[in-house]
Amino acid sequence: MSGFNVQLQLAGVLEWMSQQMAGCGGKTAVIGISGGKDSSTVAAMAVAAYGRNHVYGVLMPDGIQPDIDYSQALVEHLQIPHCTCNIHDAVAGVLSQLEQAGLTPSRQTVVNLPSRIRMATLYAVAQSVEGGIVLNTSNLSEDWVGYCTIYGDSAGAFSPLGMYTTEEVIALGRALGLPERFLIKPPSDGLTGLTDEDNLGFSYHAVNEYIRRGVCPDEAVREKIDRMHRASRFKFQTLPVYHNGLPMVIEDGTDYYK
Ligand SMILES: Nc1ncnc2c1ncn2[C@@H]1O[C@H](COP(=O)(O)OP(=O)(O)OC[C@H]2O[C@@H]([n+]3cccc(C(=O)O)c3)[C@H](O)[C@@H]2O)[C@@H](O)[C@H]1O
Ligand SMILES: Nc1ncnc2c1ncn2[C@@H]1O[C@H](COP(=O)(O)OP(=O)(O)OP(=O)(O)O)[C@@H](O)[C@H]1O
Repeated sequence: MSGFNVQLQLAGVLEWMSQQMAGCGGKTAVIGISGGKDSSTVAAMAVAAYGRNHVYGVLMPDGIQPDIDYSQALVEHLQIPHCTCNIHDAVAGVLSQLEQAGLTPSRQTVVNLPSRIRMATLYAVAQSVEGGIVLNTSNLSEDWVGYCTIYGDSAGAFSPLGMYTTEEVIALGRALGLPERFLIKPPSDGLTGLTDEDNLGFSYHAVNEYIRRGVCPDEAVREKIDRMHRASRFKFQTLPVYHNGLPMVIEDGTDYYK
């Protein structure tokens, strides 16, 4: 991680977060708190940028979730206002309706639905607190290989960590004084018990070295990263809109579709 000046980056990103919040006209950063490094670091950054009374944490266990203790510990550590919304009934309700409609939910359905229910919940909370704005918690390493759910955890008003690798996120979290336990919790999909890295078949360190230094000694891993990167770019594009060549000209004469 040579060349990563954590204090410089932190100063820049906190300033940017303030500008983004002002641009949104918001007052309160709403963040889903899993107690892992990404949401913990975004929450700590939000406290530094806006003050703890302008940050609202949302704990969203899916039924009984043993590692929700981390989320509780994080909101207590940062002393931020928070609530718990258990998503189990919402997830089970959708799956049950699919089954009643004669559909068999695929593994993909079951893995991605909780993430989308969590995002719907975050927007519901944001509309129930003063000037609530949902912050995205994704990092560059996961986004690079598309390891996120479109319109689920990939959503939000702005993404403070979207250009930082997992290792850089940990450095930012440390610089903000977060206790180590929030930074080293191995990320997992919460479904199979496997870690992200087990599921992906390569380490985030390998992705980080590839992104930052262009180095990936294992050719099979490089090809897999490239393949996943290419296949997931649709998750980061704005919605294509059919416009049939019609101009959209507003006041200054600019055609906004060009
Ligand atoms: N080219 C294209 N253009 C537009 N849309 C396209 C598309 N290809 C697929 N799609 C649509 O997108 C869907 C697939 O995308 P999506 O629903 O996101 O799902 P998908 O990419 O299949 O899966 C997301 C992966 O990320 C993992 N994940 C999710 C959430 C959080 C984390 C984490 O650790 O942080 C990891 C999860 O375990 C899973 O392996 C398809 O079902 C299809 O509807
Ligand atoms: N149980 C939960 N309660 C609240 N928010 C959650 C929960 N699980 C996931 N989230 C939200 O969804 C985001 C993506 O969750 P995921 O489980 O994929 O973890 P991750 O990408 O490793 O992030 P983190 O490092 O924050 O755990 C989290 O950063 C958090 O904002």
